[in-house]
Amino acid sequence: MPSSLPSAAQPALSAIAAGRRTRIKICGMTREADIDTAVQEGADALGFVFFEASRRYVSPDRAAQLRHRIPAFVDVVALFVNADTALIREVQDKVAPELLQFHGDETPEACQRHGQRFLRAFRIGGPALPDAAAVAATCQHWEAASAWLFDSDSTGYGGSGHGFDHDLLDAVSTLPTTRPIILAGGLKPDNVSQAIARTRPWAVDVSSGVESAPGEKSAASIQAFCQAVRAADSLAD
Ligand SMILES: O=C(O)c1ccccc1NCC(=O)[C@H](O)[C@H](O)COP(=O)(O)O
Repeated sequence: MPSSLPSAAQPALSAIAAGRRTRIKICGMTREADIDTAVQEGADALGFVFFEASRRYVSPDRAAQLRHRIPAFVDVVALFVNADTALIREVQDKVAPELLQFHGDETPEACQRHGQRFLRAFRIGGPALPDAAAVAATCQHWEAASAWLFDSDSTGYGGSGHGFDHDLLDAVSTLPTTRPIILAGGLKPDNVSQAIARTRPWAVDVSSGVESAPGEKSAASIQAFCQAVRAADSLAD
């Protein structure tokens, strides 16, 4: 039974544990062709980065255009880094994301005031969250999140292409209340299978590892990544 699921959900989801399917989020989408490829290869969620310092930044208007390429049952994730309420409201109005993702230093109260389900990203392995105990202690304040996204700690907040020591997640599953785990940070087609085997996450999240250049996804890499995730799931059955 996946230990990264909330205890209330575990009995309901244990029935699919045997046919586990690791969800896939591909972040930093900026082009129509990349969206088409990700949807075709079975991505479950696509992320738009509304952080102007990112090389994958898209404006709310551009994201609204791109969103029309995304069919039902593929979630749109709007990613923010310490954004003001006006930007978040504009994105909600123009893009209508299914999920918000907070990747900065936002407080639980700040994340909950937008009336939507949200992903809390934790940047771990750096001075702020250096060890497994610190990670677990921090997570305890975030039961309101729909999932916990664990990423490497980077000066640019995210999308670094760098990984982190997955042992740092070991204490999370021992918490009295957990949330589904999304594993991010430096994942690629040639390392995602091992990462899934080690951490058994609810989902994996990737940006750099499927790119030919920042913001420009590689169709071949997206296909290889999704196939590697499926192969990892079949090995776990
Ligand atoms: O993708 C970015 O450019 C980015 C910039 C600032 C904050 C977060 C950002 N991305 C968030 C994501 O969810 C990425 O997919 C995650 O950090 C993993 O990125 P990568 O290591 O490149 O796969």
